[in-house]
Amino acid sequence: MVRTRIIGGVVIPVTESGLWYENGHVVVEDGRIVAVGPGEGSPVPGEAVVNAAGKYVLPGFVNAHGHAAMALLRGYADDLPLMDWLQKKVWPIEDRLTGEDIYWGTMLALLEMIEGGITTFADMYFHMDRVAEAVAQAGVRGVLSRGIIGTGPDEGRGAIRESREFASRWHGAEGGRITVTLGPHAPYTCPPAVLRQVAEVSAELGVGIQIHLSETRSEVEQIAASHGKSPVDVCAEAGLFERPTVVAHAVHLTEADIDLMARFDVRVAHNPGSNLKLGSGVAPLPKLLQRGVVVGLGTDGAASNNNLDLLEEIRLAALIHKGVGEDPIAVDADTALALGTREGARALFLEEGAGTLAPGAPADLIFMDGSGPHLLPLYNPISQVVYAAKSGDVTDVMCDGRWLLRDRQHQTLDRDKILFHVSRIVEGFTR
Ligand SMILES: N[C@@H](CCSC[C@H]1O[C@@H](n2cnc3c(=O)[nH]cnc32)[C@H](O)[C@@H]1O)C(=O)O
Ligand SMILES: [Zn+2]
Repeated sequence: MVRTRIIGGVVIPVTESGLWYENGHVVVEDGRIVAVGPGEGSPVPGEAVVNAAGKYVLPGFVNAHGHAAMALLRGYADDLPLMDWLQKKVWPIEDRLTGEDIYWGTMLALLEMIEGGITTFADMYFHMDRVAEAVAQAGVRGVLSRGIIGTGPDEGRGAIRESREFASRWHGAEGGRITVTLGPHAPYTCPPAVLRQVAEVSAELGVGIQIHLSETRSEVEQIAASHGKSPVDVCAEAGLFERPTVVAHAVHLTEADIDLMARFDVRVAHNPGSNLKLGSGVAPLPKLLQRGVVVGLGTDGAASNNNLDLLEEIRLAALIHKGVGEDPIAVDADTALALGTREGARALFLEEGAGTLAPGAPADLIFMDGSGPHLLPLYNPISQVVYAAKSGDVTDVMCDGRWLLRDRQHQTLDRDKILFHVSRIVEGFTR
């Protein structure tokens, strides 16, 4: 039995709106949370005790959309619209990335994500066996997909075959920390026949789907011109939404699109930072939430963000919808924190309770140092985390009951070695 009692911290369970314990406890046993509440609870002889005095204790952040290895391309191509950014800059250099590059790029992203309190991330990229290896070593939870682009001469056949093989090797691996999904890139890169095939393979393998959808106005116009309908309709008609699907972006939606997504329980990864930087627009988050659509938050890749800081996305989600909607309660602090944790876990179809501190939930949690001047005085820790904290306040990270970061020190990754390999790899890139 490995049992740890965390005491003395400000505990934010994110199980219900507004709940926190000024001095609470969280007990973890065999990778699960077994008790949460005020005070110290009922200590049992033999358990390890961790004092979290001066810290906030909350669920780990969930990064519901991204391309981890794109950390290698951080700052490589800025200030361009999506289609130019992809076609002129990103895709040409991605063509040259090897499995080794992607392994170390993913490791760089994992260093950053763990330091910022992310315990679960979604990924859509290639050389995914190397990504899964990195995830296995780092100890985080990964929802991983081989990106499928169906416009080339082989119409995505190679990527679909690789996705099948990848799923057979890694779905449910590492005690369930790794789940595999299918990753059709977008309706403008996957014709309906490819989307239909993805839906079939998803049913056959019993895995979910992640896709970029309705990200830019130009995508919507392009699909209207070629298909006479919306990108959401294209996916629906291909049968994608009969399967568990999370769509990234969902910026340009009609009322009918939102109705359809709500009806099919399509989940959304909202990426406010990436959408702002690529000038894609602002997703109708308040409307999606009102309609009961499950929404999580994502960073997208570090080439369009340019960091992997989920706390920043939480704050952006809370702020931009107030500004754009001229409504100071459009997305409140409670909601924003839930989007970055519990709702992100739901958006990725993780098990019930994931992304919260509740008995039975996976033990994915973080500590944040609450003693900095920017966090004082303390009236409400939820407000503090969302509106005032910095991701650098994260001191400790646990995933699946295992410490990944203690006192800001990596427990599973060799920081210097990763940084060395990254600098060696990018020396070969043209600027
Ligand atoms: N090019 C790969 C597969 C694509 S993986 C996922 C793709 O999504 C791209 N990507 C990253 N961010 C975005 C976004 O916001 N919208 C659309 N595509 C994106 C990313 O550059 C990558 O090419 C192959 O060898 O088959
Ligand atoms: Zn993306």
